[in-house]
Amino acid sequence: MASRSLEQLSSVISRNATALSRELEARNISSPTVRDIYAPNLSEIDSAAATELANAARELQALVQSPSQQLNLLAFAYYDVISVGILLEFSIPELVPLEGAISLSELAEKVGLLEDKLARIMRYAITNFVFSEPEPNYIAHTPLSAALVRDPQFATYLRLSLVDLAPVAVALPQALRKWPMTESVTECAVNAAFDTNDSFFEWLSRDAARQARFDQGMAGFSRGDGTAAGRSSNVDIAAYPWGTTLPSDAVVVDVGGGSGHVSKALAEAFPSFKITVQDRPEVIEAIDTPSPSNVAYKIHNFRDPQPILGADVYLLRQVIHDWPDKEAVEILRALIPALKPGSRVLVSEYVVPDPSELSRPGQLLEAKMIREMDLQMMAILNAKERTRDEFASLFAAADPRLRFNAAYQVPEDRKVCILEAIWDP
Ligand SMILES: C[S@@+](CC[C@H](N)C(=O)[O-])C[C@H]1O[C@@H](n2cnc3c(N)ncnc32)[C@H](O)[C@@H]1O
Repeated sequence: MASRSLEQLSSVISRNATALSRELEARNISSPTVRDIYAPNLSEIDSAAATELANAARELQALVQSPSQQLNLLAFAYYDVISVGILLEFSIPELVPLEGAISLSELAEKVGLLEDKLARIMRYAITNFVFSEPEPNYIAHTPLSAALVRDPQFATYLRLSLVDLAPVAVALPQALRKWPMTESVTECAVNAAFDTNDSFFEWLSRDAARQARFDQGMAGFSRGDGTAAGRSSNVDIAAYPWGTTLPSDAVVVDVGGGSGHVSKALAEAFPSFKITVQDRPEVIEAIDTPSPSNVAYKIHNFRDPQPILGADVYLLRQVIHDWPDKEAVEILRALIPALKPGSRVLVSEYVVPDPSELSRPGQLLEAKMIREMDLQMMAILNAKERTRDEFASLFAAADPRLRFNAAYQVPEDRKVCILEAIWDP
């Protein structure tokens, strides 16, 4: 893990803050504060400097606070989660005007909560820069709270994580105690949290609103407009050489494609591709938004043999990470009867870098994000995020003729990796 001295950190901060200010000056943009809801995204102005600054600031905090101060902050971090979860549960971001401020009493009336409780929750969220109190008892937006209004799909993804899945994370110690040596998809934190024998996707579909939040949330997580912090589907389009590797009328199957948001982006970029999105009945039957004419939707359980024979591409995006190795290999194997020589299996996932790479100075927040996602997978399905070698082993275990060919990444978002295996009988 990174370890720099006070002097080293202060020089990193000073150097990068100066670079960022100069870039703002050059573009004639005034320097924003954490309250300015029309602030430019500093990561877009100078991504390298912004990343260095954020990592150094985090490390500086760890250096200057005592262990007990830091551990106390960690011990209550679930209120970071819960406070924003409550804001979303009660649609509070939409009730606060983007311009100006609203009194706590008026907000409490609109929300339907006791003013005293609402004020305490808001004031906690404010400590995380979510809303501000520009004058006593008045609430105004900050960039973080405004993002919850401006990007409703992203807010849906956050609500799923902060409200629906928060009890799952909290139940992980209990699940590990109950089932210490298991990789079963029905012996994980979801089962401990909700006392159910359902696996995660079965549990999701027991409640149509929760299922809808998941499907919209996956789309929100993948939005390409730069407001969400997830995995933009535009980057998937940019990362793989779709246009040069495949025929112009390529047949693409988006296996476990959810509500089809990635396929829609692919169909718009390549209008002569013929794309089919496959998913569970609960997902496919709920799709009610228009799609490009070259996208079709079909119910298919990806544990069953693949019914679309001889496609050019079978895309599995954020599917394999949901499953332990045994099930992941079975999902890949179910494709094999359909493959023609040269068919490509594209697995689009986070790829966990080597621990030595993640422990370099300046990588702390990226390491944290990947590790968070990894623990989330452990909690919901005893699944995991994998290294490149682990993906290669899955392809080999599915069938040695499924030859791992290459991994594609784009510099703009190192989190997106498309692993390509080619059927080479
Ligand atoms: C994490 S989501 C990924 C969705 C989409 N590919 C994306 O990248 O946003 C996993 C998807 O797998 C689907 N899924 C889970 N079990 C399935 C099954 N047995 N057959 C088909 N799809 C399944 C889920 O419904 C969900 O849409």
